[in-house]
Amino acid sequence: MDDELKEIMREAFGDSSSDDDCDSIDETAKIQSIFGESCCWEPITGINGLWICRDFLSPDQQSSLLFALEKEGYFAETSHNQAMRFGDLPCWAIELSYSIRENVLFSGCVPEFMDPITVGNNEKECPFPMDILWREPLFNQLIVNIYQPDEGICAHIDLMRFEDGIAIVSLESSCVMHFTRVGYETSHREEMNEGCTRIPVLLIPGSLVFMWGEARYLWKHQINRKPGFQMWEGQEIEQKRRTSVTLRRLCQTL
Ligand SMILES: O=C(O)CCC(=O)C(=O)O
Ligand SMILES: [Fe+2]
Repeated sequence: MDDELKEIMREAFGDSSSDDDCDSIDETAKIQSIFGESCCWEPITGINGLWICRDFLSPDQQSSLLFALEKEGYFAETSHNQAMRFGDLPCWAIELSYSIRENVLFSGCVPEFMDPITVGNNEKECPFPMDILWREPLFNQLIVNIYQPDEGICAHIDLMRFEDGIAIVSLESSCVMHFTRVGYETSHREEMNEGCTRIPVLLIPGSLVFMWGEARYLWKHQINRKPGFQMWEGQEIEQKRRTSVTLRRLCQTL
């Protein structure tokens, strides 16, 4: 790794072995400090500000994260489908959010670390705008959503009480999330086209989606897991339990 980048990482995160405020950090959290080794970010064509890192977490890392969620008791009852935390996030979520930043920095698409000729002035080529990437804390709110087969989430834009820049980590079942441009929704499925107003995105386990700008404010996202709706490349995707971790930052009140 480039020395300059190493130094910046050290300043930002401290020495990786001793930088944690979590005194009671356990084995699970230690394993999770290796989160986020993959750096391949792809923009979703047609939606400005929507990016995906398909292999953000390896299978082992996904298991470690699921283990941490299990230890929180989130899977104790099948009727329990959502858990929310604000402010001081648990160690595993702090590790996860640091590794998102780390991952973007190592991705080679951060303008500060790129050849100026390649960068131009186009920040849209970067998965995160710099002001979001370097804000502190990067995230201070999390939701864990646990969906049983057939359960999904209605079309919505995340509440305005959250700042721009929302990350979603997917675990367990793959699913298709649909993005619909605000103002172009229709209640009739037949009228929906897969053109520029309704775009499907495949979320595989271990993937990380990041939405900001237009993707966050001008597009609704939804997951319909009723039979017949989870289609990808002509095949219906089998739906089992799906868990997601959404990381956001609350707007600061005046
Ligand atoms: O489960 C997901 O992938 C999305 C969750 C979501 O959109 C939300 O909690 O606002
Ligand atoms: Fe959402």
